[in-house]
Amino acid sequence: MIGRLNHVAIAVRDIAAASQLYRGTLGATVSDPEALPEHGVTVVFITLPNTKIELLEPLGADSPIAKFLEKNPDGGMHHLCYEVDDIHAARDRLVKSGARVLGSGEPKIGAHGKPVLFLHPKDFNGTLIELEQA
Ligand SMILES: CC[C@H](C(=O)O)C(=O)SCCNC(=O)CCNC(=O)[C@H](O)C(C)(C)COP(=O)(O)OP(=O)(O)OC[C@H]1O[C@@H](n2cnc3c(N)ncnc32)[C@H](O)[C@@H]1OP(=O)(O)O
Ligand SMILES: [Co+2]
Repeated sequence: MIGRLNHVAIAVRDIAAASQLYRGTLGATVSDPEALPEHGVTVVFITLPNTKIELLEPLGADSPIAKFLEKNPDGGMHHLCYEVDDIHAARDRLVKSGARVLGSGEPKIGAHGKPVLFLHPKDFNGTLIELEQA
């Protein structure tokens, strides 16, 4: 079911500083920041030869990553995103297996304009999983 690793997400307090770290110190190609108010984050993507790094900064009062940053003040690895061929079939299989699909259970459009879902970290070895329609 899960396919390519689409991205590894890192929550950061200051996305401009983190972008400069990747662009300057690590010599990476970093996209411009994109505000995603419907997801409560501002994101940039760092394109690597085999996957992407997503930097996330809280946006708005009830950002889903605010509590994560309270617990991890320096930032940290936030989630992994796997691609799936059919996100509804994946959702149905996961619900049937007893895994918790976060939010309404209906995919929302993510940063790449594709439907995404999130799975509870407590069901997946303490790791927040995002699924994105390939
Ligand atoms: C979609 C746009 C973009 C894209 O790529 O396209 C994005 O990726 S946007 C990413 C931001 N959006 C989300 O993260 C949505 C899904 N997240 C959530 O629904 C919540 O953050 C949730 C449910 C994972 C955690 O909710 P909350 O922080 O309010 O609850 P707690 O702090 O009580 O956490 C419960 C429990 O889970 C542990 N936790 C929380 N976040 C993570 C994490 N990222 N990785 C691992 N574990 C996590 C937290 O420590 C608590 O554990 P406990 O042992 O009870 O302390
Ligand atoms: Co993501």
